[in-house]
Amino acid sequence: MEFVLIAIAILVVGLILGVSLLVGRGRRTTRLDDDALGGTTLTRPRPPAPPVEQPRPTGSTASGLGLPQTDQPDAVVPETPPSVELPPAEPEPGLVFETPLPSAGRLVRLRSRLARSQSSLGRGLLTVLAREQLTEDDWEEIEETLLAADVGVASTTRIVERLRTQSLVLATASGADLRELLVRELTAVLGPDLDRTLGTGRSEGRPGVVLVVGVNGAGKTTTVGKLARVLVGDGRSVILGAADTFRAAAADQLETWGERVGVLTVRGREGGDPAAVAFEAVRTGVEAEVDTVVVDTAGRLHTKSGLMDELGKVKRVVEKQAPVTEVLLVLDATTGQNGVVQARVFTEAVHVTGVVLTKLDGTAKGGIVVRVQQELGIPVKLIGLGEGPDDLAPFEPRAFAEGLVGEA
Ligand SMILES: Nc1nc2c(ncn2[C@@H]2O[C@H](COP(=O)(O)OP(=O)(O)OP(=O)(O)O)[C@@H](O)[C@H]2O)c(=O)[nH]1
Repeated sequence: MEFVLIAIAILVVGLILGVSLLVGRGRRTTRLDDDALGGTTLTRPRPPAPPVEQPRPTGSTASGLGLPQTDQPDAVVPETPPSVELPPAEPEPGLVFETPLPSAGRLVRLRSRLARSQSSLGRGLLTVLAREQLTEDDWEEIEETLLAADVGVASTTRIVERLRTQSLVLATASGADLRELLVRELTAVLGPDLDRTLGTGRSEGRPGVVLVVGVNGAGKTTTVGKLARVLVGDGRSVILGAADTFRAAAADQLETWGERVGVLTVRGREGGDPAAVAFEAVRTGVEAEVDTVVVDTAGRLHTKSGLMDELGKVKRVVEKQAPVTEVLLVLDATTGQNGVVQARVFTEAVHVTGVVLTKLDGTAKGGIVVRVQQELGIPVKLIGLGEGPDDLAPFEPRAFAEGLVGEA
């Protein structure tokens, strides 16, 4: 009888251990829960099973990290480096990760999404240019069309001047010639020589760190999720940091993006210290030897000095682990001049290295790319052309100009 009871007890303990091990392996999120009283102690749940020597992850599937408890007021570098045991890279049984397409050629595929700009800008200009004798009124119409598409005064003047000097040739030009001429002029004002390389690669044995900043609602969190897919599609391993702790839903959103492509998300509690989450995300990325850590930051700050303090702190704290290699500012293309004014606040707070213009599918003002680059002096590196998961494309001036003008 005693023997039977012991056997049942062993069976029950074995079952509990087995189930908790499976749950632990399925986790793709690391939570940092501030201590309820102090508000500064970061803890993360230990894995239920004793640590076992595991191979390092390959690709983008670092998950379920079992880190020891850390004590980090203001996310200061811990004295003894934490040990990280990484579970195998494969998804739990039954879970299949999506494999996004690589980023190359995305803009060409998506350029028809610029339809609203095409109809007002491309079609408008081609129609006027095709007239036999261009009068002063016609030139004014061309100018107005460019200004209405948010191309900006300086670039509009340049384009009109160049088109005027070629107007004699245009008198006998075919539709295809006119289109090519327009595409060339638009490409020229889009800054074809600007360096749009994304600083996402590893350097000096540490991951590339991308901070994503911008006002809430601009499409920041969505962009971080889409960027993770771009990187995974290009064969990179990625970890996400949900440092927008103002809204728990933002972290949930990010987690879901990450889960779909097998990318780990490090998150904190709602209202927690964003710098601490960013620090943990980068530390985890360093430990896991991933290629890139992408950190979503909060934009909902009431004062400029508050924003500067917070972004400055996030950057400083992250750089205890690895240099920030790219700071992307997300701007909503549909907000026009307001967006540019908001952007200035961010550029004063942190050294922005690239702009992501979202929602270009929802505006007739595709020329905003020109204005943003000229007014901020920062290249547009990525553009959002829809709400779909793979609707984020590296910006290419020629393909974009072709999209604005439309098919011949
Ligand atoms: N049409 C279109 N919608 C987009 C694009 N990018 C983002 N959105 C939408 O914009 C809305 C806001 O996006 P979020 O990513 O939540 O914005 P956020 O800046 O992170 O704001 P919070 O989530 O409040 O922090 C969502 O409905 C997105 O689907 C885009 O390129 N095109």
